[in-house]
Amino acid sequence: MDSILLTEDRPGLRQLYAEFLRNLGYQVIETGSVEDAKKAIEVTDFSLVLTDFMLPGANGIEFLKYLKERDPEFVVVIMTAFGEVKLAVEATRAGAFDFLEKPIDLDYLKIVVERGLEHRRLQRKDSFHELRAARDDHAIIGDAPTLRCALAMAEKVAPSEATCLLLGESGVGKELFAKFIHDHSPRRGAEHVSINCAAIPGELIESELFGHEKGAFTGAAAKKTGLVEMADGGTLFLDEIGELPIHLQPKLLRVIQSKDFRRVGGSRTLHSDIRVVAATNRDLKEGIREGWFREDLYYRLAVFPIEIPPLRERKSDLPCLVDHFLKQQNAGQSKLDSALMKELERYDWPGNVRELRNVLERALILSQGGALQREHFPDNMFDSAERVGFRFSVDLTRNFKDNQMRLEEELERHMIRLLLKEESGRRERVARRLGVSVKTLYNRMKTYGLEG
Ligand SMILES: Nc1ncnc2c1ncn2[C@@H]1O[C@H](COP(=O)(O)OP(=O)(O)OP(=O)(O)O)[C@@H](O)[C@H]1O
Repeated sequence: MDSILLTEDRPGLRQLYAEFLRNLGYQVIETGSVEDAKKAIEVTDFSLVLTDFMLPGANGIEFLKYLKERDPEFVVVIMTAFGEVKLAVEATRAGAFDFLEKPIDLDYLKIVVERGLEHRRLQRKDSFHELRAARDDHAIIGDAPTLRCALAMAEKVAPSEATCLLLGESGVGKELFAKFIHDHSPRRGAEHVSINCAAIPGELIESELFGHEKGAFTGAAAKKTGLVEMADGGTLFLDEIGELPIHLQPKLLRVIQSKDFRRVGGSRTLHSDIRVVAATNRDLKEGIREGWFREDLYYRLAVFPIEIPPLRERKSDLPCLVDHFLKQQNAGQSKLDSALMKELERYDWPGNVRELRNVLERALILSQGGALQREHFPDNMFDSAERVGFRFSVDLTRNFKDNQMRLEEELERHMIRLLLKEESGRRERVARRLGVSVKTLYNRMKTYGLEG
């Protein structure tokens, strides 16, 4: 619910506006002076400030400047006495969103408040545009019964408020499912915000999620709105939830349960109405036993688990997925001949649908618009390399040092691929076997194109 701070020193008028706004469904905090208003913003996060110009303690412009310095995103509407046009111009210059002339027409007040709140939402959206899903095609392709079953579950749970946990190997489409759930929920008009807990260093994740106040730590030069706040009214998708540091898990549980949270370095309790969808390819129950995942959070997240099957268990979906990705790359006319398709079906796809998409993208580049051939796909997909060893694409007779590097990289890449396959994509197990952290593994996978 949006909360509005109303500052007006005349009690009768204040009450009239407050009642009117409450009847429209807003939460309204009333104050009669700038001093009280300043106290109120210490404890509540307002979506809009509606303030009289002539106030005891300070005038409206001074108050407006104070608010804007504190947070440039404050949406402030100033009420002026009839005929104070000059003041209105000054107020607009100082960053007021709009002004209202007294006596205030309540219908007009309603419109200005609605516009102000919409402006705030758009403003926030803009500053987070890079976080919005880059894809515009969210279709979930596939007819395999196991995939259809997962999709039917997602369809059932989407309209509810239930927290869901998407389970499956890397690249099976967990993020796509999360978007599907959001798009089929009553929250679809608001933001779907994603965060990959494995991709952000542990020390930054708290401020990424919950935001921070100015000066909360060295380098926090300005206030930062966190993803939890940004997803207000919408869905927060937490990918690789198993990587969320244990000390942050109670904070996440709190925001799921009571919708309350605090910014890093902040003393105010803020409120954000989010629905959480989480995903993991780690065994969270094992996490509970081993002490890296909290049991209470697990049970809260696993209210509705959905298992998305790996591609190797639904190879019947390969032709339609190939078709889909070729069309997506504007290469709808390119087709794979049946022999090549059979070869693709023999492969195990440890990186799942993501690997398929990447391999096709690469093949299209190499084929330069011509027919797709076997030679356009990575060698190791077709030979028995996975079982009996692998070939190096390095000429060892030239530039020894350079080649030594490449050899090491090839070895490492191959090792990661094999282990991912052996461990059915469970990264924490692969990381453990390699003796590196999951984050390091994740970075290497990215470097070697094993991750989209
Ligand atoms: N059934 C599907 N139909 C169409 N595209 C798909 C399908 N499944 C996955 N994809 C595509 O494959 C890529 C990887 O999917 P996604 O990011 O959803 O996987 P993920 O399970 O979340 O992976 P990770 O655990 O590594 O984050 C994306 O480009 C996604 O659009």
